[in-house]
Amino acid sequence: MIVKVEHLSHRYSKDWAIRDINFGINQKGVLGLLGSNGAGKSTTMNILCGVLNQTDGKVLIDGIDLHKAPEQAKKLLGFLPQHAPLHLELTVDEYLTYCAFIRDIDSGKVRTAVEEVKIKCGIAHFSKRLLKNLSGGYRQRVGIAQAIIHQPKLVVLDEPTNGLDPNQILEVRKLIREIAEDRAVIFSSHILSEVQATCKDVIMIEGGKIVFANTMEAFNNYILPDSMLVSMEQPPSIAELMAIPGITTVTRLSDKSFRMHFHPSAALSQQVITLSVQKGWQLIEIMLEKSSLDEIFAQLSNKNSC
Ligand SMILES: Nc1ncnc2c1ncn2[C@@H]1O[C@H](COP(=O)(O)OP(=O)(O)OP(=O)(O)O)[C@@H](O)[C@H]1O
Repeated sequence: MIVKVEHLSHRYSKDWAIRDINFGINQKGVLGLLGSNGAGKSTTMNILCGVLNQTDGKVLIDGIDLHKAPEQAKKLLGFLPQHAPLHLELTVDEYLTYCAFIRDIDSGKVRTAVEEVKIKCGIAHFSKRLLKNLSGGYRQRVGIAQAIIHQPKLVVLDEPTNGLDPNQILEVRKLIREIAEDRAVIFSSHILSEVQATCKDVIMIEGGKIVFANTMEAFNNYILPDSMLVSMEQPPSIAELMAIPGITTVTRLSDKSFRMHFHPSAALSQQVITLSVQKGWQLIEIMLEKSSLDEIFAQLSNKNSC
């Protein structure tokens, strides 16, 4: 693990913004921090980057306590805040050279570091371009370049694709996956599809607490369809529908239509279609439903407060 977060809590004034957060970050790969507005993502990330001092708990980066040895720990991380700290009147070369000096790179190695990071981030052809004349997607690439110019072991990205157009989003996602091949990347988002597209692992935070922490695969299994809308010309009784193994509840919506909840691991739609043919229910329509992100947050929050 490159990062260990232990019993992290923070309150700005009276109320706790985050409470007893615990997680680890693997040496490589992308970890998504998913949560709705006000969930505590920025508070967690700001503490993780040493921008904010926590009220309680600790952050260890490669075993170094961020609170006790901030300079040493911060050398190991790069940060792209939600609003990239770009100086728009500088060229790409001037800006990255400035960042390299701020990051304490030996003066003899600055030029190489700038050239390498430009190639990595696909911005070498814009070396002499003023930042203010770059598109949003390329500005974001420069933002990522400044976060990795000193080759940190951990990169923290706050909503890195926010405000980009669909093509730029795809390109920035690809770049994030590439830079995570040899280091750890954590990024926050309130958009489920964003995290699903980019991350191997996911942490969901709600009301300042972690409500889910596992692989993206486990999360996707968690949100498999768990109900279906079924309309039939000759429907059976509710008791007969309830007798189908795997069905947990049946709600009548009209004479001919029902919502049937089932255990997500049971692939029931095919079974309902087959039974309908065998028993002459005359199926008109069948539609699978997935929980919305809000429902997932609510389910997970309840589950964890029990
Ligand atoms: N500077 C501050 N002073 C007081 N309360 C704050 C401050 N910053 C955040 N909070 C509160 O702490 C809680 C967590 O906020 P935080 O910004 O960490 O959430 P978030 O998940 O990043 O949300 P968003 O996506 O809207 O930025 C919220 O209730 C918020 O109102």
